[in-house]
Amino acid sequence: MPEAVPAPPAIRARDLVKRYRGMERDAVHQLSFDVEQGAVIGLLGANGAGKTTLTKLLCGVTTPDRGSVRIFGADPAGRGGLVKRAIGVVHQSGPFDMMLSVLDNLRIAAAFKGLRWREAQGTVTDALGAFGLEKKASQLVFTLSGGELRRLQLIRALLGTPPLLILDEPSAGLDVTGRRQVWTMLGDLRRRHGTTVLWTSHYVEELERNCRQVLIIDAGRLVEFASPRALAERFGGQVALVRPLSAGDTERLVGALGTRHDGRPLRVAVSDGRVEIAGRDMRSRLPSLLTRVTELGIGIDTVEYRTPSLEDAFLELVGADRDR
Ligand SMILES: Nc1ncnc2c1ncn2[C@@H]1O[C@H](COP(=O)(O)OP(=O)(O)OP(=O)(O)O)[C@@H](O)[C@H]1O
Repeated sequence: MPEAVPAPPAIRARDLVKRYRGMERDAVHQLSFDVEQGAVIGLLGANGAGKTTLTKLLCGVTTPDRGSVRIFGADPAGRGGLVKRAIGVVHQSGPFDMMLSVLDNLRIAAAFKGLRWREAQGTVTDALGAFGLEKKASQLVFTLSGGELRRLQLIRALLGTPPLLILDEPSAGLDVTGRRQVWTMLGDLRRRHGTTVLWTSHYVEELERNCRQVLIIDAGRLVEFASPRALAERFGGQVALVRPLSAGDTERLVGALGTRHDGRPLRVAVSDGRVEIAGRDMRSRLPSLLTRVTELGIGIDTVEYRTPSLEDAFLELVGADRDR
């Protein structure tokens, strides 16, 4: 019997390098990773880390200086545009014809994708309903709010139910309801169609809730690619929550802790009347930290630890105060 050929990954990036003219470093530096079909992957990085550049390389909008990209085994920058049609994209700014209606814009986008309106209409009606935009269908696009435009970008990306969605901050500027609508819609697509999603966001919590794995990049380099839980456990350190005896001592406590201890960085923040102290090996470092604090006459009421989150891991890995 012939052996079954394994399905190619939805995304395969190998040694990708991109440097823009005038830059002193690569915007994307030797990135290599695979994304399995059907996975929902978060792409996390500080401003300027190279996320948009990477998404453009994956869509074939920009070509790499070195390295290669394969989408379902094929080159997205290849001729014919077939691969590009397999990708639904939300860019940070996606232009619409402002003087045409919502539906007319979607009709044009469907035609560009080579879809008959009859084929696309079902998706459009469902998506407009899911985003509460049914009543806006015949409104001119310039009358939409920023959040409604963002939703429209996502609906446009869904036309033809592409097997891969590349979304650059799809929930930027959306209110809490809108963000949850995006989560539900992407979850449904994955369940019903096995859609693969690469999802950039600065809302670490939404990636933690919705993504199987998170790809963290910093200054164009891949820092980690793992599940949110694994990252939180490995890099979140422990987070101690310390409540001073007197609420008036909170700021003094913050000042006394400083930003380093034992020559290593600490992240200190005030949350709900307690001082949150995070850093590697917090449990073993805390006693000497608290001794320093009590010597200054600041009384401590309670000390608790909380489970580290993906955000703690992210700050530990790429935060401005990490050990470089
Ligand atoms: N067309 C361009 N010409 C020159 N430099 C560019 C260009 N586009 C991006 N860059 C630079 O490349 C680096 C990566 O930018 P990119 O937009 O990919 O980052 P990002 O992670 O998407 O950032 P953000 O979170 O702020 O959107 C930045 O230093 C940016 O200034």
